[in-house]
Amino acid sequence: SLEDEEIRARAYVKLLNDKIALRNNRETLAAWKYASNITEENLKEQLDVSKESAKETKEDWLETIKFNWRSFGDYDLRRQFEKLSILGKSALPEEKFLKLEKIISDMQTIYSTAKICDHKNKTKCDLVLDPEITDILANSRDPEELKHVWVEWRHKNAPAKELFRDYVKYANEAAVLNNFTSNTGFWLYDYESPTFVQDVESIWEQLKPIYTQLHAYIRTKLRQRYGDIVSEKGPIPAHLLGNMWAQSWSNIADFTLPHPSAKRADITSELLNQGYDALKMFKTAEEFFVSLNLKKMTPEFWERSILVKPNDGRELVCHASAWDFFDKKDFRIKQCTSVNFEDFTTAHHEMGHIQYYLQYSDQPVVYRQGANDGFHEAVGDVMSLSVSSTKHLKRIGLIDANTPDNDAVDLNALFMIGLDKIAFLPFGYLMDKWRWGIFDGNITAEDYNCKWWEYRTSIQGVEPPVDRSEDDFDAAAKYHIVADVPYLRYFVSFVIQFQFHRAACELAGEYDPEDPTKPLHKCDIYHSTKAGESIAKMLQMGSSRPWPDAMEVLTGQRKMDASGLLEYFRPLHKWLEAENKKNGAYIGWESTQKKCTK
Ligand SMILES: C=C(C[SeH])C(=O)N1CCC[C@H]1C(=O)O
Ligand SMILES: [Zn+2]
Repeated sequence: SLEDEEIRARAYVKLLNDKIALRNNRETLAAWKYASNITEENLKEQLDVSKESAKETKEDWLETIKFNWRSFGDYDLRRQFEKLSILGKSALPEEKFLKLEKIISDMQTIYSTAKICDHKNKTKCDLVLDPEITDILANSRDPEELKHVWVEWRHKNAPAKELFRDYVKYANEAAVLNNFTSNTGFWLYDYESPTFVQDVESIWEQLKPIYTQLHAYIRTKLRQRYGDIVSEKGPIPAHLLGNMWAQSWSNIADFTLPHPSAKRADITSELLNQGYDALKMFKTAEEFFVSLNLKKMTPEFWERSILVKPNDGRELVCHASAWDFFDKKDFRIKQCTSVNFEDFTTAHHEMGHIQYYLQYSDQPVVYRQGANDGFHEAVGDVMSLSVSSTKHLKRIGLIDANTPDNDAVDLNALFMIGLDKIAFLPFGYLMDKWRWGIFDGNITAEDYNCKWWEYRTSIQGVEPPVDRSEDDFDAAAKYHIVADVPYLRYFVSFVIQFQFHRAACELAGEYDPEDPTKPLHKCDIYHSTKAGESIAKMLQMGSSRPWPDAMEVLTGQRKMDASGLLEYFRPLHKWLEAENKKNGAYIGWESTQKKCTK
């Protein structure tokens, strides 16, 4: 009978989850070994383990789909079976599966080992992205040097184009074998909403006004600094924004602050002066989580994480990442940490992933995921929003407690966060809009690069420093494109993290919508175990319920919306509108003069 089958199914899924935990552990150990030491041998070992794992996963899947799980009465059992009936890449026949895995590893290796020559010292050709090239983009104010580094980095990553074409082909084939129309459907599946793309688009429409105001103001300041290489009404040249992908503009805060005379101490120099090293940055981050009565890191975390770039000459993937080894003890971060505020923030971001792993570690493996992928990216950033507040930086001594707290200082601080959070939004949106277009067949390989620049220009308002062509493949200059990592999760995170922050701040008594002395952007939830308790409850759910249920636990809301972000930046939005009006700044941008030839 169906009852008997459900009883059998419950025992089956318990065993299967434990089996999957062991398989995931083996796979993750092999993946870690390769990502932290790129050698032919480690690649071969990783591919062998993935092949074996895919074979077993497919065998288990054939058993799983025999159950009549759609008619089970028990919601939780049905949900587990539904998730377990999605096979993923393992649906591919073995040799195609291996080809796809190798293509993704090879693209990532090109990116992680790419080296360029220095602009000034042409014989110095060992510059890698992390830290040398990143530091030049952040600190150089020489447009010729910035252009050189921007162009050379893309030149070295263009060879990924041929691999990417095959990646698209195999990823789509795998998606179709999972009954999706293309990889787009597979990537959007866990958001559990047929209107998710429209919801994202309408949120972007609500956020466009504040972005165009910031964009107009920054273009004015860049024209003052660099002159006519920055047009008055056109897109902003992408190499001048302090970041290789123009996705975060906080590195050009020093000459764009609203109130330069009220400039605060540079946090990076404070970190260095106070003898911070990578370990101290991560210990400080841990202390923030523990202050909320959230979990501390495990002994294995401190023993096995890689928190500084190894100097033994090995090649490794330096892009920051957090790893769950599915044994409830072994959790790791791999980050080539520099002692600066950006990496201090990233340390919190990555530790947010570990916190989520810890909080849902008692869930069956099938639920050890974020409520949706945006939740996983938001946890650490919620902490960073408090840590970045002037109040908190004074509490931990990174800002001198005696420095005056006035409106100018306060607006500068809000502006700094805006250069990170507001600037990011169109980039977070267009990264997958471009890839969806490719997976769905609307963008063909002949148009990859010019379509990329069409979106970068029309949505983000940036343009390349030099003309481009279809011989270039500029999307591959970004880690997530070559590593098969979806990106919508970050757009979602940058929206919902403000909903989470607002709720946590209310619980902490740090924000009151009726009390103008407690604006959202001044909130610091440090030591609020009340906020921590609600955050923990949301995180413990993993993906055991649809994400609106999880969001409701912390915020009382069931919808993703822009109100938290707009509330947080309201004072900055007002100031930008007034400043742009005063400057007679052109709001928005006309089409680019730069060409992209087929
Ligand atoms: C820090 C990580 C690892 Se999940 C990251 O990739 N992030 C965090 C912010 C956006 C995105 C990026 O760097 O592009
Ligand atoms: Zn992340």
